[in-house]
Amino acid sequence: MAALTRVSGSVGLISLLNPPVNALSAAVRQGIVDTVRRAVSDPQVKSVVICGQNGVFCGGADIKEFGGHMSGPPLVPIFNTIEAADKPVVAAIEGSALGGGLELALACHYRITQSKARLGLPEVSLGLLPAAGGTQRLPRLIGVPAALDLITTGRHLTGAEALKLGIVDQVTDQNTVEAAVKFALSIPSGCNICRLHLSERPGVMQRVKKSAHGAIAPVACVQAVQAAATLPFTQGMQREQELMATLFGSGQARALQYCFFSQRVVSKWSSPSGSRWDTSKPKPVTKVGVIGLGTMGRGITVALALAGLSVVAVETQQQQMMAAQHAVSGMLERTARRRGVSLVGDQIRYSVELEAVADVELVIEAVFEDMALKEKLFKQLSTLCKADTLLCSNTSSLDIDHLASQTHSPQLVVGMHFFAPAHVMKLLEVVYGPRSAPQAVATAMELGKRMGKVSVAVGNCSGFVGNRMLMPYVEEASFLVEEGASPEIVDRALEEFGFPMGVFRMSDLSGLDVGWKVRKARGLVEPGQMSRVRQGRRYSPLGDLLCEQGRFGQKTGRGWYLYDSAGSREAQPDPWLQSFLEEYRARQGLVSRRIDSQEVLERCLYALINEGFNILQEGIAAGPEDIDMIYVFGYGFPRHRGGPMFYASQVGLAQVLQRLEHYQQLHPDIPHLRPSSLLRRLVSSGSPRIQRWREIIRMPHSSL
Ligand SMILES: CCCCCCCCCCCCC/C=C/C(=O)SCCNC(=O)CCNC(=O)[C@H](O)C(C)(C)COP(=O)(O)OP(=O)(O)OC[C@H]1O[C@@H](n2cnc3c(N)ncnc32)[C@H](O)[C@@H]1OP(=O)(O)O
Repeated sequence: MAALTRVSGSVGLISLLNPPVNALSAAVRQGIVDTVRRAVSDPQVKSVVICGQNGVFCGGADIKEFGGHMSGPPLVPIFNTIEAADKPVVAAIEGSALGGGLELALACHYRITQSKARLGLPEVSLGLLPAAGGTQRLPRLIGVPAALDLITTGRHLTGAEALKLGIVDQVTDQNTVEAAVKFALSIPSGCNICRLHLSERPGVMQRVKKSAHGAIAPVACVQAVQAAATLPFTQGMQREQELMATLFGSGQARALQYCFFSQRVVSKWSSPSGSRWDTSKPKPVTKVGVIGLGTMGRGITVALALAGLSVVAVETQQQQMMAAQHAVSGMLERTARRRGVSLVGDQIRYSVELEAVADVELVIEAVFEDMALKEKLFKQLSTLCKADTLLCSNTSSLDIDHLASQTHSPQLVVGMHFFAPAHVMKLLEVVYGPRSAPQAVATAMELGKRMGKVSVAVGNCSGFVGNRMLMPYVEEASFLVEEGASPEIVDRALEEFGFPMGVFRMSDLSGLDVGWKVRKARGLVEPGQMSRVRQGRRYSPLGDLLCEQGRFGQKTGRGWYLYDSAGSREAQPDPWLQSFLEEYRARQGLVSRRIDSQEVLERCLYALINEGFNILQEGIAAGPEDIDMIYVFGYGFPRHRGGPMFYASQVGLAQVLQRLEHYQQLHPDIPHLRPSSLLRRLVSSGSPRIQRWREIIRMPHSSL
C-alpha cells in the first residue's frame, strides 16, 4: 500500500498505492509508517519524496472506514513523525491532494505540485474538520484569513492558486515526481514549518454561522482555526482533536458522508427497462442546439459554452434574440472573471431560424411551457434535424412520452430538466420515457456531467421527481396558513431546519404567477371562488386569490410578504395579508389555532417524503439516493440532513408513518397524507438501513 525505492542515489521515494485515489486506508497508513521509518533510518537516503501512484497524490482519509470500527495507525502521529524527520521530506502532488492528502503534504517540509492538481481541505463538506493537523498547520503556513476561507468552504484550489497562496513551493507542468526529486537533491537538510504572524479575521464566526444554515462543522472549523491563532501548536492540535470528537459520530457527518457516496451512486443510473450506465454507451456530442432564449435557454447556452461545446442558439423573435445575446455575453463575462478563465463566447452562433440546428448532434428545447407549442416544435425538429439527432426538452413537468410521439424517432427523445439559473444550479433531471433508447439516456447523462451537473436519471410522470414532490410540500404550507399559521411561522420553521428559504419566501422569489399558471392548466383555478374542495380533494385558493390581486411576489413588491419596491429582496410581514387571512378564515368558517414549528415540519416534510416513497414504489426514481440528490442539489434541502429520504431514515420510518397516520385521521380530505404502501412495507420489514431499500423495493410483494 506504500512502497519505498531509492532514486537518484540518495532520494527515498515513497509511493502510495490504493487505487483509484490512494485514500489513506489502514493499510496505506501502515505502509507510510513502515516506509518513513525505513527511509529515515537508511544512511544512504539523504532526502525523501512522497508521491501517489497512478497520477493521484492522495484523496484523503478513506471515507468508507468512517462508518465502521477504525483500526490501524492514526494519522496525527504519522504526520508528526514526518514533520519531525531530520531529513527533508518533499510532497510531489499530482491529480489531487485533498483532506488528509493535503494534510500529509502540509506535514512534509516542501510541496511541489502539478499546475492543474486540485488541492483542498473538503472535510467540512463531510461534516468533519481537517483533524490531522490541517487546522493548525495551514494557518501557520498561509495565515488565518486564507486558511479560514479554505477550511470553512472546503473549496478546491489549482496548483497555480496554491502557489499564489504560499501552500506550495513550486509548480510544474513537467513530470512532478522528477521535479520533486530534483528539488529534494538541491536542499541540504530538513526544516520545520515557518510560523507566520497570525491574526483573526473579525466577525468571521457570525458570517460562517449565518451561511451554515445549522450545519455544525463550519462552526467547529472556525473554532479550530481560532485555536491555531491563540494557542501553541501542541495545544492547538489537542483542541482540533476535541472538536473532531464532537463531529465524528454526529448525525450531520453521517448525512454528509451519505451525500458524498449518493452523488456517485446516482451517476450509475439504471431504468426499469434494464438499461444501465455500464452497458449504454453515450454518443459523442460536440455541437448542441438550444431553442428558446428566455431565462432557461440563456442559462443552458452559457453552461454548454463553459463546458467547451459549440452552441447554436435559436430565438425566433428578433428583439428577444438581441436581448438574449447581450445577456448571455454578460453572464459569460462575469462567470469567466469569477473563475479566472478566458471568455468562450465565440463558440456560440445565434440565429432566428430554426433550420440553424439542422446539423447539431443534440437539441435542447427551452421554449415557453406550453404543450401545443412544444408539440409543434418537436414535429418540426424531427423533420429538419439529422436522423440520429437527440431531441431533448427542458420541460419541468410536461409528458416526455407525448413529446416523443410527435417525432419520427421517439427513442431519441429525453427530458433534460435544468434548474434556474441553469449555468449555476448543479442539478439536472434526465427524464426517460418508456421508449427512450439507453444511448439517449447515456448521452444526456454524459452531457450533464461535462456541464458539471449532478445528473439524475428519472422516469416520466407529471412533475418528474422534484416538482412532483414539491406539490404536497407547498400545499401543506398553504393549508397550515388557512388553519392559523402565518407565512413567517412556516418559513421560520423551515429555515431553522436548514432550508435557505422557507416555502413562502421562495414562492415570492420565483413568482406566484408560475404556480397559478400550472394550476390553471390543470383546471383547478376558479376565478373569484373560495371553495376549498376541488377535483374531489382539499384545495387552498389562497395563492390564486393573491394572484388575482396582482400580488406576484418580489417582482410586484407584494406577495406573501411586502417589499420596499418591486424587485426588492427584503421581505417584511404584511399587515394587509394578516387582515386578508383573518377575513378569509372568517368567511370560510375556519377557527384559527396555534401552529408550532414541529407541526410545520411534520406536515410539510412528511408530505414531501411520503410522495418520495410513492415515487420509489412506482420506479420513477431508482433509489432513495436519486431523490435525495435531487432535493439537495435542486431544492435547497439542507445537505447536512442528507436529503428527504435520508432524513426520514434518521427520524425513524415507524415514527414518520405514525405521524402521517395521525395527520391523515385529522385531515382525511388530503390524499397526500395517506401513507405510501412502500413506507408501510419498509416499516413492516423492520425499517432497514437506507442502503437496503432498493433491494426491498425490487422484492415482489402482494398488492393486498
Ligand atoms: C470519538 C471519536 C474520535 C474521532 C477521531 C477519529 C478520527 C479519524 C479520522 C481522521 C481523519 C483526519 C482528517 C481527514 C479527513 C479526510 O481526509 S476526509 C476525506 C477528504 N477527501 C475528500 O473529501 C475527497 C473525496 N474525493 C473526491 O473529491 C474525488 O473522489 C476526487 C479525489 C477529486 C477524484 O474525483 P474523480 O476522479 O471524479 O473520482 P470519483 O468518482 O469521485 O471517485 C472514484 C472512486 O473513489 C472513491 N473515493 C474517492 N475519494 C475517496 C475517499 N477519500 N475515501 C474513500 N473512497 C473515495 C469514490 O467513492 C469513487 O468510488 P466508486 O464510486 O466506488 O468508484
